[in-house]
Parts: sequence; C-alpha cells; structure tokens
Amino acid sequence: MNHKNSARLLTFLLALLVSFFGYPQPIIDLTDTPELTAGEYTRYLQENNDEKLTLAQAIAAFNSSEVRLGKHQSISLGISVAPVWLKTRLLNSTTNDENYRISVETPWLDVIEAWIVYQGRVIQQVSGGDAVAFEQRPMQYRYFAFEAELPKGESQLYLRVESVGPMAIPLRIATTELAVKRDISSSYQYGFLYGIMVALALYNLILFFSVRLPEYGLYALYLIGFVINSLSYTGQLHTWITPDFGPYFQDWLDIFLMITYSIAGLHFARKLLQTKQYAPILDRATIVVTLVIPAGMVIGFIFNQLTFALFLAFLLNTTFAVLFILLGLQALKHRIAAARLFLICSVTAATCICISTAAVAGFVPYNDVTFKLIEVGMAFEAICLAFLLAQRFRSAEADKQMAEKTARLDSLTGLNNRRGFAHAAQPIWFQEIRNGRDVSVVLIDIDHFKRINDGFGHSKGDEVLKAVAAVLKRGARRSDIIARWGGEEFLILLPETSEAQATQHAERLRQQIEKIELTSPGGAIKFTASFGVCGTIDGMFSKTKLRDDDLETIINVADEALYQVKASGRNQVKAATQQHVRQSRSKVKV
Ligand SMILES: Nc1nc2c(ncn2[C@@H]2O[C@H](COP(=O)(O)OP(=O)(O)OP(=O)(O)O)[C@@H](O)[C@H]2O)c(=O)[nH]1
Repeated sequence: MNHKNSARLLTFLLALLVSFFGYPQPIIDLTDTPELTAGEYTRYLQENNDEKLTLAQAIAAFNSSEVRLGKHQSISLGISVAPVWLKTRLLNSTTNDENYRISVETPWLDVIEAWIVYQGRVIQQVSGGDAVAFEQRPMQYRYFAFEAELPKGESQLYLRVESVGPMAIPLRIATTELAVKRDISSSYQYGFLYGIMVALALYNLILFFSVRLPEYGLYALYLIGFVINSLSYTGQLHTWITPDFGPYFQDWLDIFLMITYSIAGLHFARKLLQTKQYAPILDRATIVVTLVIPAGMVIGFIFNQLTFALFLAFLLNTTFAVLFILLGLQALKHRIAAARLFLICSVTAATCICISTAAVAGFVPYNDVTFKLIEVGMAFEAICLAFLLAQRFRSAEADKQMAEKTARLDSLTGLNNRRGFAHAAQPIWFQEIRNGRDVSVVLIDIDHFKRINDGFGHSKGDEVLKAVAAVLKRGARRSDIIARWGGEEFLILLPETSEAQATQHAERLRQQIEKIELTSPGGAIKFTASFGVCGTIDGMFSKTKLRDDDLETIINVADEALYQVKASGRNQVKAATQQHVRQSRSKVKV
C-alpha cells in the first residue's frame, strides 16, 4: 500500500471514530497547566437568536453536531452576535478536590451563566455578567468570575454568554492561589500605568490654568479621558463607582468615554502642531470628524441604537489613529519641530491600539501582552507628548526672554538702549552707593556726525556708529555698562572707578576713535568724538555721599562737560567741575 492510500484509510477511520464517539475535544490537565486562557481547549456554538437553549439541549448539541474549537486563547466573534455556548473539559488528575478560579476577563459581557457538570450531574451553577447587580454576582469582581471546587477526574464546564458589545470571551482557568497572584500583579501594572498618566494629566492641567494655553488643557483631557475609558473597559470603574447601574448605562458610558479621548486627542494634536497655519483642509476635516461622528452617536443614543453608536465609536477611534498620523506627516512636511517625535509616538500608540483591538476582535492571538498593549502604547505616547509640551514650554520661555532682551538692546550696535541701560545700571549703582565705592560715567558724542551722513550716506554713518561701539566694547571691563544713549551719543557707567580714572579711560578711547579709518567710494572716512566725564573722588560726589537719585545728576553733569567740549573745539575729554555739579544738583532739586 502506498502513502497516498494509507493516508486515505487513516482519514476514513478517523471519520468513522468521530461519527461513533462525537467530535474529539482536548482536555485541560490542570495539574500540568495550573493557569491558562482556555480558548484553544474550548468548543463553542451559537444559538439561534430567537431560541434560547437549555443546558440539556446545549449538551446534546455539543455531542451531536460539528462544533468549532477555539483557534486562539480568547474566543472572539464580533459585535452584536447571537448568544454563545462554550464547553471546556477539565481534568483534576490529583487525588484531592482542588479549588480553581474560573473567569471571563472582559467586563462588558452582559449575561454569563456557567455550569460545572461532573459524571453527568450539575455540581455547580452560577450566573453573572454586568447585567446582574454587583452584590448578586458570584464574586464581587470587575469581571465575571467564580470559585469552583473540582472533584478528582474529569468535569465539564459549560458557559452561555449573551452580549450586545464585542463578543470576546477570554475564559481563564487557574488555581485560586495563582489567580490571586495575578490579581496583585495586575493591580501593580495598572497602578503604575495609570499613575504615570494621571500625574502627567494633573501636571499639565496645572500648567493650563497658569499659562492658559489650550494644548495643555486638551492634553490633560486626552489623558484623563483615556484613563477613565480604560478603567471602564477593564471593568474597574464599574466596580468602584457604578456597580448597580446596569448594562444599559455601562454600555453607553463605555462608548462615550471611548470617544472623549479621541476628540480631545485630535484637538490637542491640532494645537500642538499648529496645523491650521499650513494644512487648513486637514485641520478643518479633523474638526468636522470630531463634530459629525459624536453627533451621530448622540442620535444613536436618543433612539437607543447601541450597535449603530458602537460602530460610529469604532469608526471615530480608527479615524483618530489615521488623522493623528496624517497630522504628524503634514507637520513633518512643513518642518515643524515637534513633528518627528509626535509621529514616532503616535505610530507606536496606533500600532498598540490596533493590536489590542484586533486581539479583542479575535484577529490576532489574545493574551496578557496583546490585551494590555493599548495601555503600554498610550503610556509611551503620554510620556513623549509631555516631553514635547515641556519643550514647547521651554522654547516659549526662551522666546519671551529673547523678546525682553531685544527690547533692551539697540539693534544697530548691539549695545544697551536707554531701557537696557536702566535695567543693567540700577542694581550696580545702588550697590556702589551702599558700599561707598567710586563710580563714574562717560558720555561720548561723535563730532560732526551729520556731515558723515550727508557726505558718505546714511549707511556709512551706521558703519561709523558700529565702529565706535566696537571700540567702546573692546576697551570695557566686564562690569562696565555701555549704552547707545541717543543718535550718535554713547554712555558708559564705570563701577569702582574714580573721576580721574574715568578721564584717563576716556582719553584712551578718544585716541582709539581718532585712529579709526573707514573706506568708502568717496574716500577714507576719519572722525573724532568728544567726551564728558563725571564721577566720585574717594567715594564722594561734590564732597557729599552719593544719593540714590544721583545717577541722573551725574549723567547731566557729564553732559554739561560734554557741551563745553563741543563749544571749545571738540575731540577732547573734559571732566566735570564743582560748578557743574552744584548747578546740576540744584536743577534736580527744583
Ligand atoms: N547713520 C545714522 N545717523 C543717525 C542715526 N541716528 C541719528 N543719526 C544722525 O546723527 C546726526 C546728528 O547730528 P547733530 O545732532 O547735528 O550732531 P553732529 O552733526 O554730530 O554735530 P556735533 O554733535 O555738534 O558734533 C543727525 O544727522 C541724525 O540724522 C543712525 O542710527 N544712523
């Protein structure tokens, strides 16, 4: 007999066996496998929508007809499907009765009934699901669960599940001890992930109330929306807050929470990436999506069309992921700084969301990792986006500081303007007065500057101003404050410098300015400057101590001295005389 014929014979014998003994079903040996999500060991069949089977009818159906065996850990059959029956064979191969936790880890399933059959007799029957009041459930738990004592040998577990939402049935069987361990580790995991997101949300909410920029508020709303949604679909919210509100409330709440974070997330992305400025069509499309789909869902709510609303909610969530990436791509195209990181984190989160959704829908294997991937992806995205917001905050602060600095600087020479001088000089001035140290000012005015402008042009005049500023900067100590005081006038405040030292310094500057030679088509440009100096002698100003308001006086006195230089031929340095001081002080007093 060749191979082909022997294969045919084997298939024939198998078919014969099946027709005699029913369809073979693997059995879970609970000693070898003390915990598992049992989809691959579970056969399932669906009721006709209008004909509810009894347990006896279901057992008969499992024995007689061809029933499917689960392909993945979770059995997932889609949205709004007919009630499903499941059968799992359990083997306690120890010599004692053992305690097990049997659970279905999706909290949105409406009605779940369970029977344990041992040697043709029902030894335990429980019912739960979110349609059953919390205190009437077999365990006061976030999803359907009950404790079962399995006698030694084989027992069969039958489940009947009825639900309008996604029919995802991750049936889990574990020893009580392992189930408790899993509860603890899962609490830590959720605590950690939610902790990160809530902390970030609160921090950004505080920022929003202090800086009043919408992106911080939207980001906080996005995270809080996601956390509440996640608490809702993992059953935790309903356990704490709404245990007795029933499936109607829970189903609708889940749907609306599901879209809150999508809406907030999309508007946050628009604001963060400022898409209105360079991608107005996509920006408007995003706004329309966040208005039209929720409006459709409200209509669904008014007419109590849960399936329709659920479809729209899934549509919005899918559109959300697509739009998030499109907004990021547009931002990247327009070289927006935040675009690259935004894209990395939104693609990662979208991938995680897709995998988790596909796991619930039964397209990819359901397990702890695939189910929780959505939270991991979101936490990763939350951290990246918080980083982007922090960067935005920092650059806004830097811009502000730059703007303030620019407002204090003269754009032509880069020196302080009058405002900048006041800002920088005042603290130094008060310190010098407190310590009784010498301080002086030098006022400089370029001679016949108008002639330079007239003879060589305004731009050459600007070059002269820059050249003088460069000389003043080169000759200055770190503590000196230099300012462009007016058109062609400059002022220097020299801390810890007596009037005599300031006069010497001014003379050096005068000589350096005299040596400057600029070239121009009209010939070489040479020029000079006049200097007025005023300061203290041994810490005293006109034999008295300096007063707080003497800075203005001292500048006025230097101006008087400068005026005298201008009147007596220019290109000189002149220190103030006692007479200048007296005149100026009496002027200030008036
Ligand atoms: N190029 C240029 N010229 C300026 C600027 N600011 C003021 N000026 C010019 O500076 C000139 C100042 O002329 P005046 O006040 O008559 O003084 P001056 O010609 O230097 O004469 P003295 O001070 O008496 O030696 C005016 O022609 C102004 O237009 C500037 O930023 N750039």
